[in-house]
Amino acid sequence: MIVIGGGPVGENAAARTAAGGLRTALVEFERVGGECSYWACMPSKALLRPGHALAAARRLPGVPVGDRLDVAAVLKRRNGFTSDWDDSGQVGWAEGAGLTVVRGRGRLAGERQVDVGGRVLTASRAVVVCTGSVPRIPSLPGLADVPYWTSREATSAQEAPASLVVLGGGVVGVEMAQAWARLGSRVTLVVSGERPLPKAEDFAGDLVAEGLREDGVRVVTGVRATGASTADAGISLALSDGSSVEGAHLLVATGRAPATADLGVERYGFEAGAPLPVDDTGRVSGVDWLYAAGDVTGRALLTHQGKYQARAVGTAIVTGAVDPEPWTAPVSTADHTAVPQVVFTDPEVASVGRTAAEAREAGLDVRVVDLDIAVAGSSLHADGYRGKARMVVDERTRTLVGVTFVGPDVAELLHAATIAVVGEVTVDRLWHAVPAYPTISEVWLRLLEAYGL
Ligand SMILES: Cc1cc2nc3c(=O)[nH]c(=O)nc-3n(C[C@H](O)[C@H](O)[C@H](O)COP(=O)(O)OP(=O)(O)OC[C@H]3O[C@@H](n4cnc5c(N)ncnc54)[C@H](O)[C@@H]3O)c2cc1C
Ligand SMILES: NC(=O)c1ccc[n+]([C@@H]2O[C@H](COP(=O)([O-])OP(=O)(O)OC[C@H]3O[C@@H](n4cnc5c(N)ncnc54)[C@H](O)[C@@H]3O)[C@@H](O)[C@H]2O)c1
Repeated sequence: MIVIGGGPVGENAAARTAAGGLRTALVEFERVGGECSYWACMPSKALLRPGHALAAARRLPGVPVGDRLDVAAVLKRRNGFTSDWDDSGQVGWAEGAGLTVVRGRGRLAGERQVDVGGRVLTASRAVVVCTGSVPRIPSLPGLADVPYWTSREATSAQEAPASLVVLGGGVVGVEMAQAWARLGSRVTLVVSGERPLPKAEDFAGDLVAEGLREDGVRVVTGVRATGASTADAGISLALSDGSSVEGAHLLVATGRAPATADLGVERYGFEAGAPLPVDDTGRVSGVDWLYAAGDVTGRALLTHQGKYQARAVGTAIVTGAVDPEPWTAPVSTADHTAVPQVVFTDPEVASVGRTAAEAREAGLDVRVVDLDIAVAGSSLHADGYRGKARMVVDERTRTLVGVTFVGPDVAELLHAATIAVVGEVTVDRLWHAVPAYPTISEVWLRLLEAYGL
C-alpha cells in the first residue's frame, strides 16, 4: 500500500491499511500532519478560542475580565498547537502505527507505482491519493505583483497586523476576520454576495456578519474585487463599485483547489488541478488500483469528513469490498446528505445535512421550522444570548434532513443533529429524546413543539 499525502486523511487511510495487515508507505513532501495541523484547523481554532472566551466572560456579570487579549500569549499557545511547525511528533506517531514514512513528492508512475524523487515504489494492492488542496487564487489584475496572504500566513503570523483586508466571505474569510479583529487588527471583509457564508442558511451569514461588525470588522458586501496594487498602507484592493479598501496585508480567501497539479493524473485521463472523481469506496473512476480521499476528491473539504472517507477507503482496500451497500463500513455514504460543519466564529454556525434550499432542489417535501434559541439554558449561558435554529423536515418520511444552529457555543449541539439525520430518526421518535434541563439542547423540544408535536 502506498498513500500519497500525509495530511490527516492520508494518515488515517494509511493507519487503517496498516492495522489491516498491509505493509504501508506514507509519502509526504512537506510536513506529516498536513495543512490541517499546521496552517488550517488547529492554528485557526487556537487563534479564535481566546477571543471567544473573553467575549463569553464579558456576557456574564461578576466574572472579572481585562479589556483585551494578551496577543503574545495567544500566539505562543497557537505555536504550541502547531508544535512550532515541527512534524517530528507526527512522524513518531506514524512510525508507531507501523507506517514507513517516505519524504518527497509522489507522482503516479504506472500501475500501482509511485515515483518519489526518482525512486519508484510499487504497491502490492493499491495507491491512495490524499494530497489535499491548495488556495484558489483569482485572476485579479495586479494580484500577482503584490505580496498577499493565503490561509497559511493568516494562521501562522507571529504578530497581529495593524490592518487586514480579507477577500472572500467563506469559512476561512469569516474565521480569520474575527480572529485577527479580536487580536487587535483593523479588519475589512470583502464579500461578493449579500452576506458571508453563501453556502449556509441565510440567517447564519446574517448573524455572523452582525457578530463581525460588533467586533469592529468592516463588512463590505455586494462588491467584487477588480484589482490589487501596493499602497502607502500596504495593499489596496479596487472594488467593483469604484471604491477601494486598504490594509497592511491582504488575505485572499477565495476557496481551495484540489492538489492534483503535479501528480501525473493526466496519464489516467484526469485534468491536472481538477478533483479526482471517486465512487463511495474512494475508488478513482476507471482505475481499479487507485483510490483517493479528502480534499483532493472535492467531496467535502473538511478534516472529519476526509478522515471518514479514509476509513472507508482503508476498509475497502483491506476487505476487497466490491459495490458495498450504502451505510456500510467501506463506503462514505454520509458525504451526500449528512455532512456536519462548524464555523468557529462568535456566533458559531453548526449545521448538518441539507439547507432548506438544497432540500427543495433535491425534490423533498420540505417543511422548515425556525426558532430563536431562547430557552432557560441559553439565558443562563450568557446574558443577552442571541441565537437561531432551523430544522428542515422531509414531510414524506417525517425525518430531519437538515439542521442549523447559530449562536455562541452551539458547536456541541451538532452531533445530536448529525445522529438524527444519519439515523433518519422520525420527528415522532425524536420527541422521546428528552433534552436535559436547563441546557441549550432544550431548543430541540421547542423545535418539535413548533413543528406541531
Ligand atoms: C484556514 C483553514 C481552516 C480550516 N479549519 C477547519 C476546521 O476547523 N475543521 C475542518 O474540518 N476543516 C477545516 N479546514 C479544512 C481542512 O484543513 C481540510 O479539509 C483538511 O486539511 C483536508 O485534509 P487532507 O489530508 O485531505 O489534505 P491536507 O491537510 O491538505 O494534506 C495533504 C498533504 O499532502 C501532501 N502532499 C500534497 N501533494 C503531495 C505529493 N505529490 N507528494 C507527497 N505529499 C503531497 C501535503 O504536503 C499535505 O501534507 C480548514 C481549512 C483551512 C484552509
Ligand atoms: N471551520 C471549518 O470547518 C472550516 C474552516 C475553514 C475552512 N474550511 C473549509 O475549507 C474550505 C476552504 O475555505 P474557503 O473559505 O477558502 O472557501 P469557501 O469556498 O468556503 O469560500 C470562498 C468564498 O470566496 C468567495 N469568492 C470566490 N472568488 C471570489 C472573488 N474573486 N472575489 C470575492 N469573493 C470570492 C466565494 O463566493 C466563497 O464565498 C471550505 O470548503 C471550508 O469548508 C472549514
